[in-house]
Amino acid sequence: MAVLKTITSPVDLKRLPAELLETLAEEIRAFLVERVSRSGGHLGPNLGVVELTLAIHRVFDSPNDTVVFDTGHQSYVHKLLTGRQDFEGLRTRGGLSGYPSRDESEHDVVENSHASTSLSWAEGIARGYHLRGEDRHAVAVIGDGALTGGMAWEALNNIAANKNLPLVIVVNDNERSYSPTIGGLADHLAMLRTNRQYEQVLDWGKETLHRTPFVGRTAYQAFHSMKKGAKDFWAPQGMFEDLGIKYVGPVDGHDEASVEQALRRAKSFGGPVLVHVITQKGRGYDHACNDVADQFHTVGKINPETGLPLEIAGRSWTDEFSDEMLDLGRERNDIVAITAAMMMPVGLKPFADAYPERIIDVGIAEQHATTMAAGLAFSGMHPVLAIYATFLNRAFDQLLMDCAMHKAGVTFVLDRAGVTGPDGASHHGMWDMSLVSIVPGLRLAAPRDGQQIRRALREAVDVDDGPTVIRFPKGSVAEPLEAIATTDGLDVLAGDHESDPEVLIVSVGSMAGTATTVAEKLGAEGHDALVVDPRWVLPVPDGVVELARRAGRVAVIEDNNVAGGVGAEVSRALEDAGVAVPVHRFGLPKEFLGHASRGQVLEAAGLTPEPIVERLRTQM
Ligand SMILES: Cc1ncc(C[n+]2csc(CCOP(=O)(O)OP(=O)(O)O)c2C)c(N)n1
Ligand SMILES: CC(=O)[C@@H](O)[C@H](O)COP(=O)(O)O
Ligand SMILES: [Mg+2]
Repeated sequence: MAVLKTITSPVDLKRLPAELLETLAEEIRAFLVERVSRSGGHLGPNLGVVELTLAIHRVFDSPNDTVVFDTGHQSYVHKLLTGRQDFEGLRTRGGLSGYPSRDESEHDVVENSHASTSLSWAEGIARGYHLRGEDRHAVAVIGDGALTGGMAWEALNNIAANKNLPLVIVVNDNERSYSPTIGGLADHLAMLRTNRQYEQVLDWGKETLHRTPFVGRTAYQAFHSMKKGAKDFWAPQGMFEDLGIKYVGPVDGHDEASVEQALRRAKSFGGPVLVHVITQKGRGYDHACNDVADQFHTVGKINPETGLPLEIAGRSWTDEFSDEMLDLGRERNDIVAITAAMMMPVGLKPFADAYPERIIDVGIAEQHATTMAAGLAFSGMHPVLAIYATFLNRAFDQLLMDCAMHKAGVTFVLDRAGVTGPDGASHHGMWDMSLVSIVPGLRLAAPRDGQQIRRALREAVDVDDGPTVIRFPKGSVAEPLEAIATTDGLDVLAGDHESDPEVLIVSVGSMAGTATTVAEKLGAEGHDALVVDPRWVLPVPDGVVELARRAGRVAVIEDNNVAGGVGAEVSRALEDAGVAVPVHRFGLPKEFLGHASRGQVLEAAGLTPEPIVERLRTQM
């Protein structure tokens, strides 16, 4: 790593002789494989942007120029070049974030890991620089996957109308999101890519004619004017130019000099330019390139020699959903599955293999997915839209106004709900129950184990007069937790529901283990606790209100934002019913919670048995 060690900032990189860039790229790839194999992370995406990131930091002057990475998972190389080469604690508490972080560096601006936002960020930044008369560029690096997101097209529409924006859009086209990127855009990018041969023919023509004395120049002028005409004839101009945005490319994204040349052309253009860069996800590491599933989009800890995982994960919450979805697909041909470019991570691959005509991958387009699902429901199908909980945020209006207001029988399956951990603040699925709690007619289930996922999914797809939501966390599924009784449709997990409890504990989803442990600890101190799991937690079941009437106090334990979550809804329901008992809400704080392990985040939030018991003890 002799060369990499000399790079402490983009200034060092600019000073580096061009002949050392290839060595530097090799060292960066070796570093990424060695370090990310140990920590886990986005290995494939970062291996694909080595030369691209080198070129960006040699052409532009960060932080005077602003570089924005879309989704941000491909910013490891950027971090290496901007003074952060200690990757030991990557994505762990106290270590580097796996995304850009303003706390880490002045070179980082957008920390948000939600895709398709970079062009909007960059346009705003560029407009500001232009209005302030500052000679600064905004550079957005957006993947072909992120480019399928609606926000990106809203931004392109605006950018195209602003001819003097100091803005360079770099499309990092590796033909993949996780799986191959879908849709008309992907086809269009493929058409542009095939032009590469076309461009190479023309470049040959230019060089040859330039070397031809006298007639060469005239011939070249004729050739060049033909090129424009021919290009339109042979290869229709890309839609970007038709939209009004200068298009440069396609460029070999692993030829650092070519990328630099293209970026310099774009920088000097004086208006918005889109540079189309062709890269390979996982470049330089065969195990990644050959990984059919997602080219090592995200890896856990792996053996760098073999590329094989070092940790074998147990059965996950996702597996429970995936298996039941497959069974349902067999039993009901009205069930349609929808994914937003995450077929495998959300567990829909088996369903897709079995029922290819009933799986829809919309790309990174959760808003479209949600309203399209309302359309599917209207046409007589029952759509099951599986996305990560945090990404539902983006489709809230579509959920509210297209699904709920039209009483559409759509089932949302929210994976990665609650605390995810290493992906940090914009990935924790801690907003969904606060958001959906205000949606009229919506029903939400929070299963406590695999059996409850299966049960809730079957119940959900039988609801055709409004949206249903099922949410569960990341990782290994909880051990089965059987109810010891049921009362008023509520599962009793601990205590005697026929007596009047000192404290009624309402357990939400995967917090069941914590809730029953709290009850045990309270019981050992002589406090009588009753633990119930409503299963369908929103709207708040009447049974909870009736039990609260007989309780001394109520505690609600949930892995959701405590603001607006189930606890808040229980408080509101008791108030509406005139039940005046104290309600103690245990949830995640209304904060952006940084990256750490799931256990560490829950502990820091006080969502473990001891602090809950402690707080209740002081109240009783
Ligand atoms: C709104 C949103 N939906 C889904 C995701 C999950 N996600 C993270 S990266 C990714 C694929 C991105 O593909 P691309 O933009 O082409 O970047 P690449 O990984 O190929 O470099 C997806 C779907 C996300 N981060 N944000
Ligand atoms: C960047 C992004 O949104 C995804 O790649 C995410 O990091 C994957 O998370 P999981 O590892 O939980 O599937
Ligand atoms: Mg891609």
